Amino acid sequence: MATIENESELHNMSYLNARVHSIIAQNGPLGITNVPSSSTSAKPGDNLQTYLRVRKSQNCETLFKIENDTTLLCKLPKAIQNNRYNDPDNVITKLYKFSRVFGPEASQSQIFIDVVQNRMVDFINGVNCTLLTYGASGSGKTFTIVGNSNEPGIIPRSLEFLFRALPDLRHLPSIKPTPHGSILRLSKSESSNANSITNKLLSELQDINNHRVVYSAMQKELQDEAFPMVDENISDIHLSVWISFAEIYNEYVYDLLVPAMKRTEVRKKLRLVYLKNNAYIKNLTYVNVSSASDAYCVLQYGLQNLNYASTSINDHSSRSHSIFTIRLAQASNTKEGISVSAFNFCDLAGSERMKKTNNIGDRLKESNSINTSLMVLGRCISAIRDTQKLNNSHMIPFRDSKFTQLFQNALSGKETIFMIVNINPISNMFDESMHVLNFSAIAKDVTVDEQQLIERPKNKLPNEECQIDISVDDLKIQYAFLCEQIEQEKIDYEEEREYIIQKYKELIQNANTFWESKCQNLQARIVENKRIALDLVDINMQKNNKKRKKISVIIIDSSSDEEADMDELSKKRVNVNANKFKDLKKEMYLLKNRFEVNEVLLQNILKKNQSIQKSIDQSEAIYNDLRCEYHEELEELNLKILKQEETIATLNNYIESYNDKKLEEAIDI
Ligand SMILES: Nc1ncnc2c1ncn2[C@@H]1O[C@H](COP(=O)(O)OP(=O)(O)OP(=O)(O)O)[C@@H](O)[C@H]1O
Repeated sequence: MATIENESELHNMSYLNARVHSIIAQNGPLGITNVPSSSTSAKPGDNLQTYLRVRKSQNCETLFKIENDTTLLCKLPKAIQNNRYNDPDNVITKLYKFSRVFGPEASQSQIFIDVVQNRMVDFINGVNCTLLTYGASGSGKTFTIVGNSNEPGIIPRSLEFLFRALPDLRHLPSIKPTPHGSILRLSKSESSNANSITNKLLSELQDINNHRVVYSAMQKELQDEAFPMVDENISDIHLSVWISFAEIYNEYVYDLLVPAMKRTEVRKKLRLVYLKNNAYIKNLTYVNVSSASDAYCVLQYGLQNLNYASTSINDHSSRSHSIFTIRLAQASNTKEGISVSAFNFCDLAGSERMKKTNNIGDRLKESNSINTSLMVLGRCISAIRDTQKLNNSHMIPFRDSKFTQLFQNALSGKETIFMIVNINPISNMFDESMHVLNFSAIAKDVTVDEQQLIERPKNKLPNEECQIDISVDDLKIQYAFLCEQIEQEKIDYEEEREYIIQKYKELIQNANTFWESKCQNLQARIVENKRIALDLVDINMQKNNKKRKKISVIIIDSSSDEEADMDELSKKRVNVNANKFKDLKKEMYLLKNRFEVNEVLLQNILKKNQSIQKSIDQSEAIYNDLRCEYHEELEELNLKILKQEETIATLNNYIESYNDKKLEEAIDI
């Protein structure tokens, strides 16, 4: 059972999934009932309900046809058949089944009502929910989940739904969710601190007034829609709503609710930590919100940060996952128990593969890159499907990616999870759409009918001892899926390796050029300084010699001074010598100055030399770190390839032994 915590260290911890379902809410105070709609909440046994949304486009009918509310029919175009199967008359159709198929005419409101609304009710009643949107870049994932100012998507509608259902929260929060899925009672100063964090964040949002106008326009539009209300009699219940917004890019986790970085700064990476076997994002910001409009502005703040990141790195947005989470904390003064629930809205990275050079016709584009964590997600989902059959959960590679680590509970069916798959039905996105549909087929265990291509055998695998209930057809699909994954991974890793090596070479080259030119400069300056120093010594020696001569001249002159009968010539000589002495004195003074200046210069050069040496040492340390970092990554990648190859070998063995057995049976007959 959940508890109320006071540990101050919990302030540093953040998490995405509340793990403890509502206690109070399930007992009644916030208990609200579902709103009538065609959507159903998850039933026990429904692990991953999958919905399909087909984007608006022309020519949709030629490749895809919506057969009915739950079925999509795909027609493989002739060009593919010719290339792949060498049989122009072969007509291939595939049927994909979903919990619901939404055609291009489906509105944002319909999607929300039919897919999300009743799950929001479950969430208010204390249930954790996770929504994934999956699809190629441009297929409409962000449109579905966020929408735009004219057609608000799922998140703004969910926020409006939530705040309409809850009582007025426009006061300081008294409780805060903790990473354990329990609740922290806030002191007065902690409450007002939470409030000032929200105000500061909102004050940094660009165009906040526009966002507020957009939101109130949406509120007006939604005012006629049905909303549930929590029971009136909840005066002793403390409620608070908190928002977090995280991004996973290149397997690093970032907080989108921190002030925007300057272009040159590196974003702070957050760590995943484990608590009671659940992964959480440490130090992720939770922003307290007391109105739907504020929550919408917090969403915009995160999107502003996401947009900034996406302009600094090519193709960033379609290769990163964003996770917007609403948390609802409930605690009662009188009744026992608390409730913390989280609703995660995950906009997954674009699933498309990049075009490869060995292009066999337009439709046979091969991939050369796919987001690693999407691959791991696919692997986890297919492993979950298989292990449910084998009743063995040790093989699911949740820890292979940050996303699957975070959503392990939801993915393994312990929490409500559902997915909206988006496709853009235009012909030049055909390969991407098929890839997405095949992925969702594994996710939902969809019936895939490959007419005229593979006759589905009724036989089971021959290994009766293991009680494996996998058909050869399943194995073949799995085998093909794995082959494709291995190919993609190999290409991906090869590309990444090339890229790293290239960058590494560039780094070394640049460092060499830089330090070579620095050394040359230094050497030239040292030679110049030596020359100046020698000149100075030379000049000094000459001056000392002259001085000595002069003194002797003066001594001679003064001795002659004692003689009264000094002749005119001697006088002239004395004058000339006196002038010479003056000149020499002047010259000596100048040389002394020059010597001093040069000495300062020399000291400066020595100092610079020291700081350059320090920079060289630092660069060498960075260079060594980089070498170690990449070395580990490469090792890891190689290990992964090896693992995949082992799986393929095992599958091959299965198929071979199956074929052998069949052959033996045939011979016996
Ligand atoms: N059902 C739809 N109706 C109208 N416009 C749509 C629809 N789906 C997508 N769009 C428009 O298509 C464009 C691309 O959609 P969106 O940005 O949502 O794709 P995405 O899948 O999120 O892409 P990425 O992965 O690159 O972020 C946007 O301009 C969006 O407004």
